[in-house]
Amino acid sequence: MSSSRIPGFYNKNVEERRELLAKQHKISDEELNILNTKEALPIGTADKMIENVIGTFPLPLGLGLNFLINGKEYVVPMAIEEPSVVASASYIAKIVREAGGFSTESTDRVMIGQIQVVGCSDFQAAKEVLIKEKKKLVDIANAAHPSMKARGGGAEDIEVRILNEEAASTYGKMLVLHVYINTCDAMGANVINTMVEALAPTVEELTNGKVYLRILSNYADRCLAKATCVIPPELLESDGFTGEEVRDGVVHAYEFAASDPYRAVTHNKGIMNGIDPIVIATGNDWRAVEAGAHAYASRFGHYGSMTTWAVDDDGNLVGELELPMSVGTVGGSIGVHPMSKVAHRIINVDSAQELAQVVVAVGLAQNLGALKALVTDGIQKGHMALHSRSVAIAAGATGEMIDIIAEKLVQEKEIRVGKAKELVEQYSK
Ligand SMILES: CC(C)(COP(=O)([O-])OP(=O)([O-])OC[C@H]1O[C@@H](n2cnc3c(N)ncnc32)[C@H](O)[C@@H]1OP(=O)([O-])[O-])[C@@H](O)C(=O)NCCC(=O)NCCSC(=O)C[C@@](C)(O)CC(=O)[O-]
Ligand SMILES: NC(=O)C1=CN([C@@H]2O[C@H](COP(=O)(O)OP(=O)(O)OC[C@H]3O[C@@H](n4cnc5c(N)ncnc54)[C@H](OP(=O)(O)O)[C@@H]3O)[C@@H](O)[C@H]2O)C=CC1
Repeated sequence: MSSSRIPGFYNKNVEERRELLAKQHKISDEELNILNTKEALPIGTADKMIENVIGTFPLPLGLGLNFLINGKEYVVPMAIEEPSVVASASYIAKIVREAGGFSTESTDRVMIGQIQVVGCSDFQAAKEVLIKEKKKLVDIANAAHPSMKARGGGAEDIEVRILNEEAASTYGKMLVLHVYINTCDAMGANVINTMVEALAPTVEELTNGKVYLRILSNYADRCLAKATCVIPPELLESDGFTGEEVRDGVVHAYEFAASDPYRAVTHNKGIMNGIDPIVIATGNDWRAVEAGAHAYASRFGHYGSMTTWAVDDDGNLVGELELPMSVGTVGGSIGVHPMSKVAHRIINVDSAQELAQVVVAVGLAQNLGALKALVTDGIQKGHMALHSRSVAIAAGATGEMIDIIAEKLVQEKEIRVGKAKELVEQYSK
């Protein structure tokens, strides 16, 4: 197993980084070629993926390094436009690996299909009949996509809920049938939708109601992944701050996010900074993951922090992140987009469950990266120093000028486009 710890990786140029990746992680020349934007997504493939195609929209693909999860090394492909995210994830992963790495676990990959039934004359009776016919319903669902059951998954169970039974208007009253479906290594949206559509006529017959919606729920609260880390305070020490100060600051920051939705949204945005880039790079549906994650952050009746941070009896900082994680290693655009195929080679997971666990570990690292910066130097120092290169480009700098101007902006502590434009003018004379 190659180490994901590659000190100074960021000081190399793009070619050298690719060579290192190829050598250490057995990436072929053909796969390396795909990392060139021209090969990344051929226009012919793009034209078959979505509608009204006029081009492709590349994003930078970086590598999150240093990740040790359940004793296994991971190099994490991250597609993102925002500076400092990849650096920060790698920074915290470096600290956590010294503490033994992240521990992760996940539930079975059980997703939910929903069938909405309205207009029943007796909703209770309709509920009872559906529960009684559970086996028949599960069998019909599996008959609509038999191969999923054959590989060990498929429809497993049902649940019936009645919503707004006391509603004055007929529009509010409904019965909702949940079908629990193990989608194995796929996210499973299409599989689930096929199953619930196949079930609808039987459900109408059994309930004497009318079925409207038949669709998966993106609130995948039976498809969870959890990451934890335990960090001794001495590993958190930072210029001018003791490890204990940083640790306590992180816990205070968590308590703030747990108590205030205005802070929680920003806190959670920082977590999604780590999650979305992997979900995107691996060809998964990031809108589905985002929607599920934010809903899960509201499960206690108010919108709160996705992570928890606490101090254990030995004085260690203990972090935890659990989220619905409906990612797949097959299906959707995963086998279609050449870049996502390379991303899967790099991340090197054997199953969707393993991928989900890596994703939440990176989310946890990203949260700590932001909080550590916020409770010490403030976010601007590290983030803006790296953002300075984008500012220089936005001001018109090209080639070697980009780094020279970025460095000058940092030195003069004025990282803004107006200042960068002045510098570009000076250097262009
Ligand atoms: C940026 C750092 C990591 C610098 O932090 P530093 O202390 O200057 O880093 P360092 O030079 O000591 O390096 C430590 C390690 O960081 C990594 N590293 C360091 N520099 C690089 C680089 N250029 N490229 C790639 N990796 C880098 C690398 O792994 C390195 O180890 P090495 O390999 O050298 O042994 C730190 O300041 C940091 O983590 N800042 C937080 C950045 C952040 O959170 N960005 C997110 C954007 S802000 C936002 O959107 C969310 C937010 C903040 O609002 C969420 C919230 O409010 O909760
Ligand atoms: N609300 C939402 O989130 C919605 C999302 N979508 C989109 O649906 C797509 C995802 O749907 P999904 O059903 O996952 O993709 P696919 O329709 O591509 O289905 C994946 C297929 O992969 C095959 N497969 C091969 N090996 C495995 C394995 N080990 N485990 C599981 N399946 C395997 C299965 O086919 P077989 O059994 O025949 O071999 C399975 O049906 C995404 O693009 C998403 O954006 C669509 C509608 C709504």
